[in-house]
Amino acid sequence: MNMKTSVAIEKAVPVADPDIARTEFRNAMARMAAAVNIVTTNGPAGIAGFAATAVCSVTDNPPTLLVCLNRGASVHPAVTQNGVLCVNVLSEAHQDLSRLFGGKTPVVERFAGASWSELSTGAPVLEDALVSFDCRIVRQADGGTHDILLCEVDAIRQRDEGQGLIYFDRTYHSAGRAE
Ligand SMILES: NC(=O)C1=CN([C@@H]2O[C@H](COP(=O)(O)OP(=O)(O)OC[C@H]3O[C@@H](n4cnc5c(N)ncnc54)[C@H](O)[C@@H]3O)[C@@H](O)[C@H]2O)C=CC1
Ligand SMILES: Cc1cc2nc3c(=O)[nH]c(=O)nc-3n(C[C@H](O)[C@H](O)[C@H](O)COP(=O)(O)O)c2cc1C
Repeated sequence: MNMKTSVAIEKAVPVADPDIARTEFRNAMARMAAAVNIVTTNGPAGIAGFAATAVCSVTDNPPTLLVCLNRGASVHPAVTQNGVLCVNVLSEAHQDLSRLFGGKTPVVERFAGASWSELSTGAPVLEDALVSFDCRIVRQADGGTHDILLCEVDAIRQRDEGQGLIYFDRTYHSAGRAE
C-alpha cells in the first residue's frame, strides 16, 4: 500500500540560544496531550493547590506518582513543607476550575470554586474528581527550574463515570473513546 503523509519532517538542529530552545521545547510539548490534575496540599505551611500536567506513574510497588513543581510557583513552599499532596484528576467538567488553579488567583478564590473533603493526609480532595491520589512526598529531586516530587500513595478515591480532561495545543479537550 502506498501511504503518503502530509507531515513535514524537519532536520533536527541543536539550538544554541537557550531562549529559542525553551520556546521550541514548549511548542513541541504543546503537541503532547496530557491529563489535567489539580494538586493540593494542607498542613502547618497552609493550604495550596495548582493545575498540573507534569504528573505520572512511577511504580505500583509501593504505589508511587511523580509530580514536577516549579520552584518559583507561589504554592511551592506549602507543598514541600507540608510533605503531603493530593493529585485530583480532572473531568471534562473542570475546565474553569483548571483555569482558576493555573496561576495568579489568590488561594482562597481557588478553593471557593469547588467542594472539597479529605482522605488520610489532610490534603484537599476534590469531591467530583475522576480519581484522587492522596500522597506523602517521600523524596525530592532537583529538576532545574522544577522539583521532582516522588509521592507514595496513601489512599485512593475514584468514580466510574465521567470523561477525562486533556490539555493539547494549549486548549482543553474531552477524553472520549477514540473509536
Ligand atoms: N510543567 C509545567 O511547569 C507547566 C507549566 N505551564 C504553565 O502554564 C502557563 C500556560 O502554558 P501553555 O498555555 O501550555 O503555554 P506554554 O507555551 O507556556 O507551554 C506549552 C507546553 O510546554 C510545557 N511547559 C510550559 N512551561 C513549562 C515549564 N516551565 N517547564 C516545563 N515545561 C513547560 C507544557 O507541556 C506546556 O503545555 C505557562 O505559564 C506555563 O509555564 C503549563 C503546563 C505545564
Ligand atoms: C494546564 C496547566 C498545566 C500546568 N502544569 C504544571 C505542572 O505540571 N507543574 C507546575 O509546576 N506548574 C504547572 N502549571 C502552572 C501552575 O498551575 C501555576 O504555576 C500554579 O498555579 C502557581 O501559580 P502562581 O505562582 O501564580 O500561584 C500548569 C498550568 C496549566 C494551566
